Amino acid sequence: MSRHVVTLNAGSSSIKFALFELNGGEPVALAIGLVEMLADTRRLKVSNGAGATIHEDAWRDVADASFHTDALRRILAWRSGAFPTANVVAAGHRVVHGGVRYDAPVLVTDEVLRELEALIPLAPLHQPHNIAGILAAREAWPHVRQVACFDTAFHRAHPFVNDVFALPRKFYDEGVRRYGFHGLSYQYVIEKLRTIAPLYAAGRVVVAHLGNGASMCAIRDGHSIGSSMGFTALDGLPMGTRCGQLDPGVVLYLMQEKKLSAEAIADLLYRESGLKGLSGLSHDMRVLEASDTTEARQAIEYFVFRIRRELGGLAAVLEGIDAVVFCGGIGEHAWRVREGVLEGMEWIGVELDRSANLESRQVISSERSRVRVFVIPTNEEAMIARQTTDVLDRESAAAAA
Ligand SMILES: Nc1ncnc2c1ncn2[C@@H]1O[C@H](COP(=O)(O)OP(=O)(O)O)[C@@H](O)[C@H]1O
Ligand SMILES: CC(=O)OP(=O)(O)O
Ligand SMILES: [Mg+2]
Repeated sequence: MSRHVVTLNAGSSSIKFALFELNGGEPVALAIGLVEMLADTRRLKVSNGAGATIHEDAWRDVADASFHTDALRRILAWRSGAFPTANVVAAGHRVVHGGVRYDAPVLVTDEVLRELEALIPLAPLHQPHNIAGILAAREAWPHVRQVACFDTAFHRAHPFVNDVFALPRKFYDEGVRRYGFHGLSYQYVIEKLRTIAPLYAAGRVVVAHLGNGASMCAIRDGHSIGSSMGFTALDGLPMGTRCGQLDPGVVLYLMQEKKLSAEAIADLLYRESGLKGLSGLSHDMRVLEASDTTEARQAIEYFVFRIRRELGGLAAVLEGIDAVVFCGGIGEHAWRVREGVLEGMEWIGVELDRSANLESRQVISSERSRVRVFVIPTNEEAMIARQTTDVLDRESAAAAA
């Protein structure tokens, strides 16, 4: 009898999910779906493994706060209806924060859940939804194993200087560290690069994961050695609604002079800043690119400017670069953003092939470019399925021993 794994990836403004069949080799995707939170509607779309749409639905009247629970209910109902005989043996979950302890995927136990709940304040946009997904899957399938796959795990071997803030030492010891996120995406992308261009994958690579959340990572010989995100998923690049790098003095000013509460500041930095705050229009790059307001243009300019700064910084950390990879919704599709980032970057060894970039081809650098630039669609679902299968295999091996 074949076995199946469901993956759940609850992001800040969307839930991605998939159903994989396990047959000994790489897990095979039977269905991949997305529930999106758009301005005044919610949309569910499911494709088969070949990319053809197999189900669509749209609805209104759901408050933002109940988006994730409502979406999960619909996903689980759709799965039971569309694949009633699937033999689901595990659910794999993207969990954004694994703290100091989790440097590899784990089977979820009550103790693990308690530890993940304690990390909610460090990732308020994600961790509660990740945990809600685990609880919903547990309820739907009480006998199915739940596996947590961490965004932070890929970065846990950072050298000390990329793991620390210059605060009194005791804060580092109690876990105030530069964790880095989007690790499932980085691991998927670097493994994909290994199949496309192994020599580059073994070299010095900067990956820009530009989605609704955005970060960049310096990877040497397949290992993360630095990332733009820090203690929380607020640091580094500006994002859809998050501020990115900020002088901590601004937070003090907001508290002391503007008398904002901690909750109001959290709301401002996580939900009202970034592209949305700067443009006054939207968190969505597609909307900003279609707009002709000065504010929308300046929001994109600032986004591009910070990516360029980070690229220079991470290249210095790596002592030079061999490849740059773009991924995430913006990285994969927004050619204007990529062009803005790579314009005038010949000094770092990048020469863009404009027409390849316009078509979002796999390689967008010119033949002459010393640094090769790739566009690689990320697939966090495939990485979750792979890690979940690894945990199941580890469990069976341990049980057999
Ligand atoms: N064709 C496109 N052109 C420009 N931006 C795009 C395009 N498609 C998606 N995006 C942008 O990608 C972002 C969402 O990225 P994604 O990785 O799907 O997000 P999430 O972090 O929620 O998983 C949004 O800002 C969206 O506007
Ligand atoms: C960590 C993070 O920012 O995730 P997302 O891109 O899903 O918002
Ligand atoms: Mg994302």
